[in-house]
Amino acid sequence: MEIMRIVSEAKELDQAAVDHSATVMDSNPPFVATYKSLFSSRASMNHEAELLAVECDLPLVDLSRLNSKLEAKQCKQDIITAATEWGFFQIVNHGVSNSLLARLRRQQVKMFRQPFKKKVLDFSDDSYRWGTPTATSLKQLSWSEAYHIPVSSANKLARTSTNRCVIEEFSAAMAQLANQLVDTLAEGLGRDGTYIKENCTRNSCYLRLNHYPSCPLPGEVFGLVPHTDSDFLTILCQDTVCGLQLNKAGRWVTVKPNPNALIVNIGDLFQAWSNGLYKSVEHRVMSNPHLERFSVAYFVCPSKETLIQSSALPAIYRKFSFGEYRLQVQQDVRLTGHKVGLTRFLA
Ligand SMILES: O=C(O)CCC(=O)C(=O)O
Ligand SMILES: [Fe+2]
Repeated sequence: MEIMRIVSEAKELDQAAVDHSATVMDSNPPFVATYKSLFSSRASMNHEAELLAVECDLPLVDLSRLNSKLEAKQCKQDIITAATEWGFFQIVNHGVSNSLLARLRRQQVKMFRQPFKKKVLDFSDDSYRWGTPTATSLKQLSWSEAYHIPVSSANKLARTSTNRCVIEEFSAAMAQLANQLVDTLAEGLGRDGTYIKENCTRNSCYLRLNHYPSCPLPGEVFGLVPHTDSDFLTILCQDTVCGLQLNKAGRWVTVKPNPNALIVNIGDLFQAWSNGLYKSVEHRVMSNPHLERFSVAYFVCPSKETLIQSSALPAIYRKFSFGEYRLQVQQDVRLTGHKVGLTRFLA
């Protein structure tokens, strides 16, 4: 009897393993089949120097110090210095609970485990994205998929009310955190954060859930190609799998995952608004041959009409609207394969 039970349990386990790999297989996008021509004409990115990176600890800011009369001033200064020197920093004691982050991650995993065809059909409005449709070489291909969606409609990602609550709760926590950072960073410029906060609303801020499936050709394809973010500020919650790298003075630096930290990076709009003081730094995600990776990014974006103007003189960049900036970026990517970014808007 006992033997029968063990045999039957083993069979069940085997089946579960088969089911799991089948789920993973038919949920991942068909990268190889779709980009076959790029793989067969492999003028790949296998340039050793381009892939080299050093490991480095990002500046780490303990946000609980903002609540201490004695330490708040120095804490704000640390944020301003990190934005000026690095454009990237980590925050701990940020007030977003581990339990909320874990619930969000569970839901994210479930959403990506759906069959690929269902993801494409259910999100035909362009909020589900994968690969790089404009890629003309392997170097331009991102081996990843993402749900990219305005915070105000992020709820439609969730099927159940519990899941909707997780997304709501997460977005609210991110908005609060973002406002706090915006205030501090604006203060560092002698400006007021109200303009940014009033123009970056639930309808214009974005949530991006990223999934990087394991990749059989890690030396040849990025998880996410090098880019800067076209927003004011990004708050990123990554997992424990390495992959994120940023460009510091021409060298690629690997960001060591810290499970207690969120990562903050300055986007192009803050660089322009701060007249180049805060740095929107190029970053990328390396693909991994064995492990999949997940991350969630919250983008502090304004409405299309919002004007971006530096208050410092002489201004490095001319005044432009966010809509104009987005259009230019899209056009450059379509025509040249990559984003040109702020240099298009020099005064
Ligand atoms: O997944 C990551 O670590 C980075 C994601 C990212 O850079 C983005 O979504 O813009
Ligand atoms: Fe990014």
